[in-house]
Amino acid sequence: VPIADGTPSNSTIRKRASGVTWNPWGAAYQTYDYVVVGGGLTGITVAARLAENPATTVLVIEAGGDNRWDPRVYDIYNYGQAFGSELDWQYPTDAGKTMVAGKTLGGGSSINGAAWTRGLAAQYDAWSSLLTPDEASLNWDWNSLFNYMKKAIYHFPRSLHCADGVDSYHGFNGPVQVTFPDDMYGGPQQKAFAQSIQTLTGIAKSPDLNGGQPNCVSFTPNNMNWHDGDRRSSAPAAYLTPVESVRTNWITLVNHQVSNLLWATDDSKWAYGVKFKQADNSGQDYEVYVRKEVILAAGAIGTPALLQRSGVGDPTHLSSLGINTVLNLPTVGKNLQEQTMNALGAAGNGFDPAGRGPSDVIAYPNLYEVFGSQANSIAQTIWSSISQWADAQKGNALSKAALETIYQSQADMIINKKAPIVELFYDTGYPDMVGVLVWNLLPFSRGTVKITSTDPFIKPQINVNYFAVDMDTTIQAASSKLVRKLFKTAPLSGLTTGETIPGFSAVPDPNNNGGSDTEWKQWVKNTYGPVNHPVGTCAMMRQDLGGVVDGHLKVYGAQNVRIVDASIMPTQISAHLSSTLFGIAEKVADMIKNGQ
Ligand SMILES: Cc1cc2nc3c(=O)[nH]c(=O)nc-3n(C[C@H](O)[C@H](O)[C@H](O)COP(=O)(O)OP(=O)(O)OC[C@H]3O[C@@H](n4cnc5c(N)ncnc54)[C@H](O)[C@@H]3O)c2cc1C
Repeated sequence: VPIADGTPSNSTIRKRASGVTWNPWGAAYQTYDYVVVGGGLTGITVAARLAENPATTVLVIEAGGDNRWDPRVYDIYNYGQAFGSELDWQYPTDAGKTMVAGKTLGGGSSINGAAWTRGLAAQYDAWSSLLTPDEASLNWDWNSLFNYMKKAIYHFPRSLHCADGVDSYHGFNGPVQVTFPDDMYGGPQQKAFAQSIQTLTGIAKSPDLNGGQPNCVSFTPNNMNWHDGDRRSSAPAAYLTPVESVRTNWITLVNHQVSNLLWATDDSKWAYGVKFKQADNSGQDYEVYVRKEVILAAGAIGTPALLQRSGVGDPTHLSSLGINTVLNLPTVGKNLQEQTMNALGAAGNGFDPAGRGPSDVIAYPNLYEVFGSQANSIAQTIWSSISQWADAQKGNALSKAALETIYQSQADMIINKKAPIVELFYDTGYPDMVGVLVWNLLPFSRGTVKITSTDPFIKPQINVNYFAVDMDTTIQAASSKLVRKLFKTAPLSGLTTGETIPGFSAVPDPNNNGGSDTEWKQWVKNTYGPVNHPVGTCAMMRQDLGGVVDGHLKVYGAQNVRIVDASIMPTQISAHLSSTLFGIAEKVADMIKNGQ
């Protein structure tokens, strides 16, 4: 539990704290091998693995507090209680939407929905193709990441209410606990959803979608700990709590926000430390120093903002704020890819859901299953529009040519590799008794994260550019319309008394064919929210595509700055993000340990 040295002095001769502390004097003005900025999902994971070597010293600085014992964090059965509170950054974005992001030890892993899914194998393999050919040996591909994703977890198989699992897709020695909930819904609704979506689209049912083929409907587990009353198995619960009293070489300073990297003045591009301050902006600035590396894990919004404040970004943007350019990397904060969600509901017929908490069945249809007979013409539209979309979106990327190459890869995934294009998340009780959350997984719209001030306490301007590419609206509208049909397909239809959201006055259906595409698009745009899965803002790609980090996740041009969070994912995947991010963090920790 918290161990601070408790000596509010700026003397350099102090006992170094370990564990979790809020006291800056336990860390300030000392030197660590690694300073990790952000104690979220990836930051805690990397820190824990580095600290396995007792000779290595690690400091994590986290802006949020240590709320591990707050039910808003550990109680997954009451998801969403942290939203809009002090545990949430509440990042404002364009279109008046607010993005949720964890501002607490564990970051997103402490407040998220705990759905445990992975993308299509080909989507991970494609990351390698966005690097230079000589980086192929770094194995940014499915096989390598699959092993690291397995390393992260301890899977407890349970055959409850049709839920299943394939043992070989999971690990049995890792710290993150993954299982189905004790109180998992045993009523008819989840099974009915799975059957109806198969009937409607022909999608396959899979016992477990975590093996690299998510194009199916499947029962999906949660990262929760069955040994511990089903409490959330967040990054800190898994990687920190069990070792915090013994790893005296690792300290996590909470309630403190990093404002800037400290660069050597000799043009060596060596970051010798970071500057930080209490997260409520009170008190003085502090510094801390690094012997080996600064590791950035402040998330897909926090990391590009920190880099820009530290002189890493587009020189025109930086100079407009009076910031000297240390590294000219114009795509820091660009290539933002965030998804959009709509919720559809139907009233229950009085069935007993027989359970509570998170829902556990998801369908991931591909283009052909969403669009049916129209699919080939949609595919044609995608291929023939790439150049035009890249031209329209080039301001949010390195260039038109770079974005075209990335779009080609994205289109190949969607059209040839049949990657799921939407998530249909069955949700008992939200937004009505029978609920389905719908989101376009692989948007073509690109956005930006840009600081507007050198003040670290002013949030960056986030421009997601929701639906800037109309294909994103087309996909979101078609999948919403599909859900309307799903509500009318047996056996799910037998459990409802009819659709309530959007309902037939909001989106009429006079010809009984589902309703007009134009009206669905309008409804989608009127009612969507962010999914809170931002990626891509410091992408791992070669520089001619607009990469910010190389295949070692090192910032181009810097000597000792690495990024390990969701900002490095060059593209979205057909999945929730956390299993993949645990895998990325495990992989990069090994790279660092191996001196790569
Ligand atoms: C509401 C919500 C629901 C989600 N649901 C799911 C789900 O069901 N399943 C799933 O797999 N994934 C889900 N995700 C996604 C997943 O949780 C995130 O993608 C993941 O947490 C991102 O990891 P990260 O390490 O990149 O960033 P984070 O986990 O967000 O960590 C970043 C950390 O850095 C800290 N920080 C930021 N700036 C600074 C600074 N300047 N100084 C110090 N600290 C700083 C933050 O406070 C935060 O703790 C969800 C996310 C959200 C927000």
